[in-house]
Parts: sequence; C-alpha cells; structure tokens
Amino acid sequence: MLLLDGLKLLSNIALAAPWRLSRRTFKVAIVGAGGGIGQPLSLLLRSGPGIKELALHDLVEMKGIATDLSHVSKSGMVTSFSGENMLEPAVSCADLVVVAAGMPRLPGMQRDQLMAANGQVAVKVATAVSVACPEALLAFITNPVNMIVPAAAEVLKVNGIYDPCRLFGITTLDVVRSEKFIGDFMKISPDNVKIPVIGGHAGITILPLFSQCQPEFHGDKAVIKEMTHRIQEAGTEVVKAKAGKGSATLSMAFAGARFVDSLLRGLKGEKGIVECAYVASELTDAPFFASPLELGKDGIERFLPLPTMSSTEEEAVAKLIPVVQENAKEGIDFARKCLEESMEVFPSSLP
Ligand SMILES: NC(=O)C1=CN([C@@H]2O[C@H](COP(=O)(O)OP(=O)(O)OC[C@H]3O[C@@H](n4cnc5c(N)ncnc54)[C@H](O)[C@@H]3O)[C@@H](O)[C@H]2O)C=CC1
Ligand SMILES: O=C([O-])CC(=O)C(=O)O
Repeated sequence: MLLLDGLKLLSNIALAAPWRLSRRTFKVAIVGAGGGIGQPLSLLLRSGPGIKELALHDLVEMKGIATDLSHVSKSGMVTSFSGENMLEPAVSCADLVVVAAGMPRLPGMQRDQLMAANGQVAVKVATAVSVACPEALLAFITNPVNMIVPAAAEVLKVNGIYDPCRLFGITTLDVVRSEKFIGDFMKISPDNVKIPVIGGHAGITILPLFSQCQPEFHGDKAVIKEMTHRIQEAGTEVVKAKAGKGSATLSMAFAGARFVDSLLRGLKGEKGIVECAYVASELTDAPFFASPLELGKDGIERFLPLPTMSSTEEEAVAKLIPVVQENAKEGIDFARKCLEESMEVFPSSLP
C-alpha cells in the first residue's frame, strides 16, 4: 500500500512539473536516405543520442539499409519506407524531417540547374509534411538550397501550416569547410575555430565573415580573398574531383549530422545552441538569408543580429542580396506553378 502511494505521489510530481516531462528522444525521418549523403548521415545519426525512431525513406528499396543500421548497438529503432506513396507514412508524426533527396551536380553544372529536377522533391516533401507532421522541423540539404527552401515555404503557406521558425536550408557544410580551411591555415584545430557564414549556399552568396572569426584570423586581405573564394567554390572543388560521380557526400553527412544534433538539442530545451542556416529572415532585404540562429524547442528561438562587418564584407553582402532575392523568387514561382498544375494539393486555397 505504502509503495503504491509513493508511486502515485511520484507520478503526480512528474505531472505537476512540466520540465520533468521535457522530451529527450525524437522521431527523425530522412528522405533520400538511400543516397550518397543519406546513407552516411543515417549512420552518423544512429551513432548519436536522442533518436527513438530513425525513419528512412527513398524511392529505392530501403529494407536492406534499414536492417543493416538496426544492428548498430544503440538504442532506438530504424524503420524503412520505399516509394513515393510511402513518403507520408515515413514522415508521419516525425519531430524532424531531413531531406537529402534529389540529384547532385555533374561537372560544369551550377546548383540552380538542379531546380527543374529537385524542385519537385521540395514540393512533394512539404506537401507530405503538411499532412503527416505539420509541427515537425523541416530541414533541406537538397540543392539548390537558395530556391528549395522558398519553394517549400510556399507549399507550407498554401497548406496553411507555415511556421518560418521550423523551416531550414542546411548550410553547415560551408561553416565546416571554413573551420577546416582556417584551422589548417592558422595551424590550430578546426574544433577551436568559430566563424559565421551568412547569405546563401551557392557561389558568391556563401559569405564567411573573417572579421568575426574566433580566434582572430591572422591573414592579410589577399589571403582572406583567396580563402573566401575557396570556401565559395569548395562544392565545385569536390564535384571536379569526383569527375562525374556526384558531389560532396561524406563531408555533407558530417555537417548534416552536426546540424541535426543541434536541432535535437534545441528541441530538448538546451540553451545557447547556435548554428547558421538559410531561413526566412528579416535581417536584410532578402526574404531568405543564412545567418547565425539560436535554436530551441520550436526551431528558431532567436536571430542573432548581424555583426558589424568589414567594408569588404559589407560590399559582398550588397552584391549577394539581389542574387538570393532572385533565387527566392524563382523558388516561389516554381512552387506556385507546381501547385497550380497539381489538383491534389489544396488547389482551392491558391489565391
Ligand atoms: N546543402 C548542401 O550543403 C549540400 C547539398 N547537396 C545536395 O544533396 C542532394 C543529394 O545528394 P547525393 O546524396 O549526393 O545524391 P544521390 O543521388 O547519391 O542520392 C539522392 C537520393 O535521393 C533519392 N530520391 C530522389 N528523389 C526522391 C524522392 N522524390 N523521394 C525520396 N527519395 C528520392 C534517390 O533515390 C537517391 O537515393 C543533391 O541535391 C545535392 O546537390 C550535396 C552536398 C552538399
Ligand atoms: O556543390 C554541390 O553541388 C554540392 C554542395 O552544395 C556542396 O558541396 O556545397
């Protein structure tokens, strides 16, 4: 009897104290999980904490990969979903949907040339999320990030569930590369380098802020110019080196796992988690912009203000804003065209 009373009391205390009920584990769905990024990303996420279900979706058969990953000696389960009609079940009740589905670049291509093929992925995933997990965080790896995120935002908006704090374009690879190249140059561990990378995720829209580098960057203007260019063209460096066999996959999986870990730590209620990402933003004249964000229980908790920049950085921001503005417009136009053409996606709500 005493034992029962004690148990009742404990459960009442738990109910009365919401912080005790704070969630520690989540369902994460990876769309495009069978691909060059999807597979190593799934492995890295299996190796980390905080995921009660890792739902793997792809157009190709996922059973083998899911079974393989389910033998990793970590808690949580792995589920597999294959084919377009299994997208909704895959993301159903997910806390976080990460999208690594879509075509990578071939040598000679620009990222925006992928929109014709990959824009459809954004529309389909945003539609499935609208139906099956409208409160989930949605993070896109798929290129062209600068257009894909505005396209997805448009679909979510039309479906009446858009929350700009929950939609992200993952630009962490730009930060990871900056940390590595700067660490090597300064002969320190990349783990000890911190630098915001703002703007977007293509060419000149990728802007590492050397003026904000910690520790202070010791290189003259010529070095900064050269390293900025290398960071902006690092994706192309990999595309060329892979010579027709795709673009960055392993470093992207590393960067993606870092970003997912930060999102999950935010969801758990940890404070002070800051990452750069490409999101709907009011910091500049561009409707979508990458900048440092504090993450929290509802996605973006707070936009960090843009720092005072060097005059060269200010000029670079002025040059990149029209590009991201144009990219956002193309993404939105793409989504609206798809929605108009598709009778299945809430056509009556189109203005
Ligand atoms: N944000 C970033 O920093 C980076 C983005 N990327 C982008 O990530 C994307 C994926 O790259 P990879 O993994 O190398 O390509 P991949 O071709 O190796 O894999 C893509 C996977 O997506 C699947 N897929 C295609 N359409 C799908 C759909 N509608 N639903 C579910 N799955 C679908 C394919 O079956 C394939 O398994 C590309 O668009 C690439 O440009 C790549 C590197 C960095
Ligand atoms: O360059 C690409 O096409 C893939 C990518 O976004 C990157 O590596 O940054």
